Order: sequence, then C-alpha cells, then structure tokens
Amino acid sequence: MRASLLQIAVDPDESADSRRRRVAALVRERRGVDLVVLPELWPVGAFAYESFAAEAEPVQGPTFAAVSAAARDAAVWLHAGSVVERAADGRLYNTSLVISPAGELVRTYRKIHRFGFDKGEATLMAAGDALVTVELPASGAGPSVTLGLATCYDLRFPELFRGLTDAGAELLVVPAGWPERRRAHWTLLARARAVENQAYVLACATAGTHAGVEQSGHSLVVDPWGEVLAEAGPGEEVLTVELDPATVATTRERFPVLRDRRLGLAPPAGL
Ligand SMILES: O=C(O)CCC(=O)C(=O)O
Repeated sequence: MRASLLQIAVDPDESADSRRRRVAALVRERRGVDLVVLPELWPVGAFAYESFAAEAEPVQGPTFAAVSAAARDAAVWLHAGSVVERAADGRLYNTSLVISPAGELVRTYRKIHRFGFDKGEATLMAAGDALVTVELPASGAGPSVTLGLATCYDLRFPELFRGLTDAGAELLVVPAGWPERRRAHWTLLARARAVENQAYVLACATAGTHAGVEQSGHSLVVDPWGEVLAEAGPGEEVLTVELDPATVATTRERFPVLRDRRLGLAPPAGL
C-alpha cells in the first residue's frame, strides 16, 4: 500500500479556514495513494492555546466538511489529524478523525495523554480514555490492515502502543505538533515504538512556527524492524512511502519477541 504524510506548516499569518482549503487541495492531489495522514491540530496549531475555545468545532464541523469532501474526491482513506472538538457537554478534546474513501467518518480518537503538565492542553482539554483501532478493508490486490491511533505526547507512553498492538494494530499512526527543541525524542520514540511492537509507525508532524513554538517537521515512517523508510525535512512537505503490511506478520514470526512477554509478574517483595 502507498501512504502519504502531509507535513503541514502552521503559521500565524494563515487563518484556519484558509489552511483548511489549502489542505483539502493537497489531499485531492493524493489520488492514487491508499492512505493520507495529517498532523495534530493543524487547523488551529497545537500550541495556540488562546485560540482553542474560539476554534473548537463539533467532530463533523468545518474541518471534517473540508477534508472529507477531498478524501471522497481523491478516493483515499484519510487520517485527518486532529481538531479541537467541542463535545455535546461543552468540554474540549483533542480528537482525531478517520475518514473513508466515501467521505464518511468511520472512527474518532480522543487523545489520552494531554501535554503541558499543569498548563496548556492539560488544563484546557479533557482526556480520552479509550484505545482506538480501525481496520481498513482489503482493496484491489492489497490485504486489509489495522491502524492503531495515538496523538503526539501519547508517543511517550509505551503501554498505550502495546495496548494497540494487543488489539491487532499493524500501522501505528501518530499525528503530532512536536516542538523542534525535542526533535531528538520524536525520532527516537517513533523508532522505539516500531521496534518494540514490530509494527509500522507513521508519525506526521507540523512545520512552521506558531505561538512562538518552532515545530519539528521531520515526519517519518518506520518499518517493523525499526528502519526509517522516509523522513521529511523541516518545512512543509509531502512524504510518500510504499508499505507492505505483511511485513508486520513476517517480522513477528521470524523474531517472535512478543511471544516472550512475561505478564502477571509478582510485585517486589515488601520490606
Ligand atoms: O512530548 C513532547 O515533547 C511534545 C508533546 C506535544 O507537543 C503535544 O502532545 O502536543
């Protein structure tokens, strides 16, 4: 299968509406690939905390309207990155959307680990509490493949990814708005999650600078052996890779580390 990661620049001189139109046009250009992935909170900017409330939208709000039509026109599966969701009870969530080639919303994922410690997203947004996978059905000569969903800061929590692996995930998809100053962690953790779960990692970051935070760019795709198949530079870029989902099963068969897990170990003895 072919996948494209759209590493979108998020800069303050472009409105969310203008970026939605621009991103929809980029998605339309991806006709012919199977899966397109967008970054975290690209309409508003992951660090534009002051704009979260004003730019919050329902799951099927303006971002969904713009990109679902583009997914349908291009006939691609679209992981649309995330939006600031305003839920029915008024709470905000960092919510990812997965859209079918027919333009239908098939799955949402509310970011589980909120970034900022006692500030920013961690105080402005509510946390999701459910693991989410989505199976893309077989198409043409390609087999079905199961995506496991995570968002940005989630990348630091290996147990979430192990849970996705246990639920059958073969491609771990991680939209992000990762700061440049911690880029070394981004690439290291993306490779670690691929190696330890023997799965593909598709990690799609933003570029540009917003709210004074320079974004890392350097989206990357890692194979189940931990090899980086492709890595973007710092600016806006489309990264397209060829993946073979069968590699996940063959890697797990030939080097069956997951089989050697020891669950239910006794806790350390007390004093
Ligand atoms: O963990 C990090 O260093 C960055 C996380 C982050 O920026 C986010 O989750 O929005």
